[in-house]
Amino acid sequence: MAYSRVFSDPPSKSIFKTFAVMLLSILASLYFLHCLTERCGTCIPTEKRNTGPVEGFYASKLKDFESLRRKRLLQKWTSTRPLVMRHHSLIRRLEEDLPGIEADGHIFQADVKLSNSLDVDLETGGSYFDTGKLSALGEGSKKLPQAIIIGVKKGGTRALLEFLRVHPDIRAVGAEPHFFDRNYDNGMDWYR
Ligand SMILES: Nc1ncnc2c1ncn2[C@@H]1O[C@H](COP(=O)(O)OS(=O)(=O)O)[C@@H](OP(=O)(O)O)[C@H]1O
Repeated sequence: MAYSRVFSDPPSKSIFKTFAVMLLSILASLYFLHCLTERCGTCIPTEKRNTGPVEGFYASKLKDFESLRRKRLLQKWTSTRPLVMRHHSLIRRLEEDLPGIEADGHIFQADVKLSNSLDVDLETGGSYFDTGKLSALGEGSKKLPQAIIIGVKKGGTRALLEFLRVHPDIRAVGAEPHFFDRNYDNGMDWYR
């Protein structure tokens, strides 16, 4: 009898202790997991987590960017002379540096790669290089470029284009049109 009393009390205490330790470990683990998920959650904006990929935070930012871009394109831009002058001097330098290049102030041909053109509006009937206005370009607008990036192969023209494309006032064509070196015979209507 005395033997059984000695054994009946200590095990219940030890079970209680074990249970308490287990409970504490579970709570600590839960707290640790909670902290981890909170920490990861700060990497993703809340709206993005709650909505689909084309809605929410990124979509609203994209809309803001698009509206800003449109708004700025709508503004009349009357001081493109520096750009025009730079273009003229670039063509002159090309003529000097690379034999075989012809330039007449409107159109020029060269044996260099003529890369992506920057698609901006032209005044109707205006000279190719003498226009000074920029207007809104809706989807599918067909306009002649106001500036052209020229460069030899592997000259870094793509990088330059991508940097310029970031500016909200600049709209660039997607693929390289290769108008002057491959599609010149198709005419200006093709180029638009
Ligand atoms: N800033 C700067 N400094 C050094 N190198 C540069 C720079 N910008 C672009 N690049 C490199 O230019 C290569 C791409 O040139 P292009 O855009 O003209 O390429 S392409 O001819 O249209 O394919 C491409 O080289 P590769 O990676 O060897 O193809 C780019 O890495």
